Amino acid sequence: MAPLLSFEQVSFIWPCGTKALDQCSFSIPEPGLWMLVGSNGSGKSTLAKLISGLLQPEHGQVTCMLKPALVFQNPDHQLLLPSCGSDLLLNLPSDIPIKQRQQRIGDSLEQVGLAAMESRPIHTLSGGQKQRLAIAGALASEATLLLLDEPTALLDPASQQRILATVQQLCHRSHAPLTALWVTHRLEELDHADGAARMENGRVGAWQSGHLLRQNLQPLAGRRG
Ligand SMILES: Nc1ncnc2c1ncn2[C@@H]1O[C@H](COP(=O)(O)OP(=O)(O)OP(=O)(O)O)[C@@H](O)[C@H]1O
Repeated sequence: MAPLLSFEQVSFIWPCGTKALDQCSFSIPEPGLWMLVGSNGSGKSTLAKLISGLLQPEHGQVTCMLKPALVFQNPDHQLLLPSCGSDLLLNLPSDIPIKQRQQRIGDSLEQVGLAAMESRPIHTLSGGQKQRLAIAGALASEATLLLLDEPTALLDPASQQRILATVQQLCHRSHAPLTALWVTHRLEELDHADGAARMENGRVGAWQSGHLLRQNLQPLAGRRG
């Protein structure tokens, strides 16, 4: 079966001349929670922008069979309207009949543990709730690929666990499981991945068990810290 997402020899150079991706090849074969870890500047965010279509590769081929949605490190950068419901309304595809809109918004909130919070002002949400609302926005938009760029970097451990559990549940549900590509610097998160890879110098390494990758990287992180 064709992979859901594939990069073939993809290179990308920023206008300033920095080569962010260098003949990068990898693929995601099936739905699940896939994690990428790598040092600052290794190209993770550039890769996410190429998948989402915000950037086009200089060379090589990006093939994506899924509908992507980005979830940023700081949800304040993507929640635009005053209430949870109005923000999700902005994410709905324009062809959804008016009668189904409230239902879709309610379903999206429920799937991230924010049921019945349509009228809650966004400024009253915790950081973790805001991040789950950003994920609800992706669901409302009918995205099938979540591109999560360090989604827990600003959260406390309890909120971090809640986001991990929410995304895992969405990726493992029996009907229409989602695919998530989760960028992290928090090595302990790798234990929750279905597959994990290291990004170095603009290239993605082979998928391996997240637990194993964490064990391999832990000594390096200790040495740096
Ligand atoms: N908008 C930009 N303009 C110019 N260079 C950029 C831009 N964004 C990223 N770069 C450069 O591209 C390289 C890869 O950056 P990128 O942000 O993709 O790495 P990253 O792995 O996501 O890093 P981090 O872990 O710090 O977020 C870096 O050298 C960076 O300075």
